[in-house]
Amino acid sequence: MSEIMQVHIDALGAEGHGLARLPDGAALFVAGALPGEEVTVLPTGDGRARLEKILHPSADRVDPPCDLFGRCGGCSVQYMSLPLSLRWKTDTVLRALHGAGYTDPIPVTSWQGAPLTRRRVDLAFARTEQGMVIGLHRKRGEVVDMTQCHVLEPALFALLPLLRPMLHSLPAIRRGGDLQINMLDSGPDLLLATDGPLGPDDRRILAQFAASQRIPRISWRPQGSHDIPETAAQTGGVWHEFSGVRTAPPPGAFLQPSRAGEDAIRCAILEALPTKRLKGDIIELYAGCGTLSFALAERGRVMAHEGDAAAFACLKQACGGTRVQPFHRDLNRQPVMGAVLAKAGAVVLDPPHAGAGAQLHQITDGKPLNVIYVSCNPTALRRDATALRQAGYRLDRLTVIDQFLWSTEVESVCLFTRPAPPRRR
Ligand SMILES: C[S@@+](CC[C@H](N)C(=O)[O-])C[C@H]1O[C@@H](n2cnc3c(N)ncnc32)[C@H](O)[C@@H]1O
Repeated sequence: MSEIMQVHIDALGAEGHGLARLPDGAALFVAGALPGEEVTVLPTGDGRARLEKILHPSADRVDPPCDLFGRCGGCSVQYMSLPLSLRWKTDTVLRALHGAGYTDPIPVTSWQGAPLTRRRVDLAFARTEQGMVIGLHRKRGEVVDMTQCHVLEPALFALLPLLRPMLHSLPAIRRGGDLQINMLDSGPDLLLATDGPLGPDDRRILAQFAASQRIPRISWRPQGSHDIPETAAQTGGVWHEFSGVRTAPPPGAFLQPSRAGEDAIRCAILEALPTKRLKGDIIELYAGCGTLSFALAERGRVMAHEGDAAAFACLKQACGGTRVQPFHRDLNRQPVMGAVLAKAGAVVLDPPHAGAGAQLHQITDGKPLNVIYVSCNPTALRRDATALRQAGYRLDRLTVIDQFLWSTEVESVCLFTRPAPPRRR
C-alpha cells in the first residue's frame, strides 16, 4: 500500500502536472503542484500521485480567480501565474521540436492573451428542478452552472442569464442540449441543438428572443446530429470581417478563440513570410472561412484550400475581387500534390488537431522553399516536424501563442525553410 511521501517538484509535464523525480529516477506526476515546490503526496499508481499538502509554495502560485475553478470543467491551471503558464507552454512546444530533432537555438517569440477575451464557446445545458443550468461539457456529463467566468468576453457571458429562462421555456428541450455561441462582427451567432424536435412554439420563442436581444441568427439541429443546421430565427445579416474582407460564416463556424489571438497568429505568419517578392503563389491549406487568407493575399496570390463544405462556401463567397482563389478539397483523401507545392512561393498550413497527415507527405515530396506551419497540438507538431526535418528543412523561427488561458492548449507558428537548390549554369 502507498504511503504519503515528501517530494520536490522539478518541472511541469504537458498536462500541467508537477513532475517529481523519485530516488530511483522514476517520474511522478502531481496534479496541482508547481516547479520549485516541496509537497507531500499520496502515490495513486501509474506514475501519478495526489497532492496532499504544499510545504513550500512557489512564487508562481496564485489564488484561482474563479470560484468555479476545479468544478466547471474549464480552466485546469488557474493556480499557476500567467507568466509561468506562458513559459511552460513555450517549453512544451520547444520540447516537441527538440523531439523532432530541432535542437539548435532559434528565435522564439511568445504571446499571451488576456482574461475576458474569448469570443466563442461550446456549452451544454440541462433542465433541472431549479431551472435551466448552462455550463461547459464535462467528462462525467453533469453540467455545472456557469455563474461566473474569467475567460469569456463580458458580452458573451452577459447572454447566459438571458438564455436560462428562454431555454427553460422551450418545449423542444426535454432534458438538455448544446449551444455554440460565436461573437461575430454582426453580433452573437447561436447554434442550438436540442433533444426534442423544434415545434412552432419553439420557433416563436426563439424569434422573440432574437428580436429582443438583437441576435441576428439562431440556428438549430437535433442534438448529436451533424446535419446542416436550419435557421430557427433571423433578425438581420450575419457577417464577420477578416482583414477588412466581409464574410458570412456558417452556423458554428470555426473561429480562433479570441480576436487578439487571431491577430497574433496572422502577424506571426506575415512576419515569417519572406520579405522579398515571392517567386510563386502562396498555397494555403486548411483555410477555414478565410481567417488568414485575406491577410496572406496582401503578399501574393493565394490558393486557399478547405475541406468543410460550409466553411468553403463562406470563403468562396468572400473571394470576389481579392487575390484569393478558393478550392474545396479534402486534404486527407486528395492532398495537394508535391509537384504543385514545389512551385509555391510559400505553403501555409493550419491543420486540425490531428496534424497534416497525408498532406504532409506531399509537402516533403514537393519540398517548397518556405513552409509556415500553424499548430494547435504539440504532439502532432512533433510528428510533422520530424518529417520536415528528415526532408531537409531547417527550423528558422517560432512563435508560441497562448490564447486558451489557464488551459493546457497551446498554439504555435513555425517557419521551416529549405536551402534553395544551386542555380544551373
Ligand atoms: C485549425 S482550423 C483552421 C482554419 C483557419 N485557418 C482559421 O484560422 O480559422 C482547421 C481547418 O481545417 C479544416 N479541415 C479539417 N480537416 C480537413 C481535411 N481533411 N481537408 C481539408 N480541410 C480540413 C477544418 O474544416 C478547419 O477549417
